Amino acid sequence: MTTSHSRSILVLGGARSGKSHFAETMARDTGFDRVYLATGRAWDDEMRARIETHKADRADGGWTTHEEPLDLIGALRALDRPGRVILVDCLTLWVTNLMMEEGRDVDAEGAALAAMLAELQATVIFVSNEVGLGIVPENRMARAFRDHAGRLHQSIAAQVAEVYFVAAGLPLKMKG
Ligand SMILES: Nc1nc2c(ncn2[C@@H]2O[C@H](COP(=O)(O)OP(=O)(O)OP(=O)(O)O)[C@@H](O)[C@H]2O)c(=O)[nH]1
Repeated sequence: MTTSHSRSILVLGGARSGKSHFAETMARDTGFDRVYLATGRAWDDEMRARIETHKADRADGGWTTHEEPLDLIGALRALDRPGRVILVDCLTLWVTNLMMEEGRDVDAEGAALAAMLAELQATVIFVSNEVGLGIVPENRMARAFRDHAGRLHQSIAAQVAEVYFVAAGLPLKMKG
């Protein structure tokens, strides 16, 4: 039996799986006030260009954009209100950003994020990369990243009302 403690949603998928598009469509279909909460950082020109394209794509869609690479919990608290949908894109970039910081406990922050979801009045749609399906990486940091992401996904999945896995643009409902 599956349970949920919040109205939030988790959308998992690989790179270019169509997960962000699926999540954006779901957010639009709620009819709520829409906030896009980006965790990504423009670390090079290619990423900068990609972010600008995403911003342009959302420009006429009634989105408000916020950017927060580290304090995701604080940002969700600040943006929370009824009648609002907050699309968080994406959890794996948040994990990456936390790992790059000195002295952060990534698993503890992930558990805190999962634990606070039931307090929120907004609907939160989390997008995240399923990175655990390939061979075990040789690189130690890549293995740690994969482990943090996998644990975070389990914690969030346990709390949210719905979970989807998107592959080749097709969503598979896993919970809810
Ligand atoms: N800082 C910032 N980042 C953004 C913004 N819009 C999008 N992004 C980032 O761009 C990332 C998505 O980039 P892509 O690599 O194109 O998407 P993808 O996740 O590989 O592909 P899909 O599976 O199709 O979603 C998200 O994780 C966001 O963090 C923005 O306005 N500001």
